[in-house]
Amino acid sequence: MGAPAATVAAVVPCKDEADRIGETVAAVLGLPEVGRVVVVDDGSTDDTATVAAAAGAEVVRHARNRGKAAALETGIRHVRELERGEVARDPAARPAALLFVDGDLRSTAANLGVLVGPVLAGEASMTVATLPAQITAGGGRGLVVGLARRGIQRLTGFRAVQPLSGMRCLSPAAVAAASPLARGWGVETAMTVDVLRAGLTVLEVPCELQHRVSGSDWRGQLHRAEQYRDVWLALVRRGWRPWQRG
Ligand SMILES: O=c1ccn([C@@H]2O[C@H](COP(=O)(O)OP(=O)(O)O[C@H]3O[C@H](CO)[C@@H](O)[C@H](O)[C@H]3O)[C@@H](O)[C@H]2O)c(=O)[nH]1
Ligand SMILES: O=C(O)[C@H](O)COP(=O)(O)O
Repeated sequence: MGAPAATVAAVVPCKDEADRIGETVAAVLGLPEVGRVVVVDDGSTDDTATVAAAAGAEVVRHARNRGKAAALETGIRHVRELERGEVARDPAARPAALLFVDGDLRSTAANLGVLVGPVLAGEASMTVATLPAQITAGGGRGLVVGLARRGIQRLTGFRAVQPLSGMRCLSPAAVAAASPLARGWGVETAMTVDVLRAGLTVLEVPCELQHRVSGSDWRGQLHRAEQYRDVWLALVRRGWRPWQRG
């Protein structure tokens, strides 16, 4: 059997990832199922865009920083516009599954193929990578992760192991169910709730990925506070009342 047709478009939101994005793009482009890699440079102040383009990505830029969720929205829109042109030329062309990839995975992004198989086979509408223990020290105390887990379970019954994981493969139906995306860092939590509520299947898949771990200095704690706020807002907007018991 030959290599599977390239039916997946990868969207990589990036802010100041010049040191990592080249390797990440090369690794994703090496996946046989991936036909296109769109890097959304979210107002970087370094050479992220130049490095990503040199590695073979199509690059879309935000003139100013708008956050990861807005970068994902821009990437999805870009892919869909390109697809409209392709369908006009070849009516048999169909919308691709999307693979969301953080820019900081470097060569470990080559392991993302395990997310794609179940979606292309129709076994899941959305797969989510679960990461092993990270080599780099750091990480928080589980407050944001715990909030997201509780909220998702309360709203849908689904027990997410790593609810914040951004590495995800979505079928076109899952993309439609998740759209419009929630703002800021609530995007993954909201996506899981919205896809499940549409009656679609979500599957967490272990994946050998290493990423840049947020530290425990003030910068890391500020980042976690923003994550907590955004996850909380996403859940409350979907009907969860964390202050009510039962
Ligand atoms: O304003 C921003 C900030 C970050 N990013 C990119 O978003 C991705 C994830 O950001 P990162 O700083 O690595 O966030 P983490 O805290 O490590 O993220 C964890 O938690 C987030 C949800 O809170 C998820 O989006 C991530 O996938 C998950 O790894 C990276 O490619 C960034 O370059 C943007 O595009 N715009
Ligand atoms: O470092 C992390 O894992 C995320 O920033 C989430 O923080 P948490 O550990 O407080 O849930």
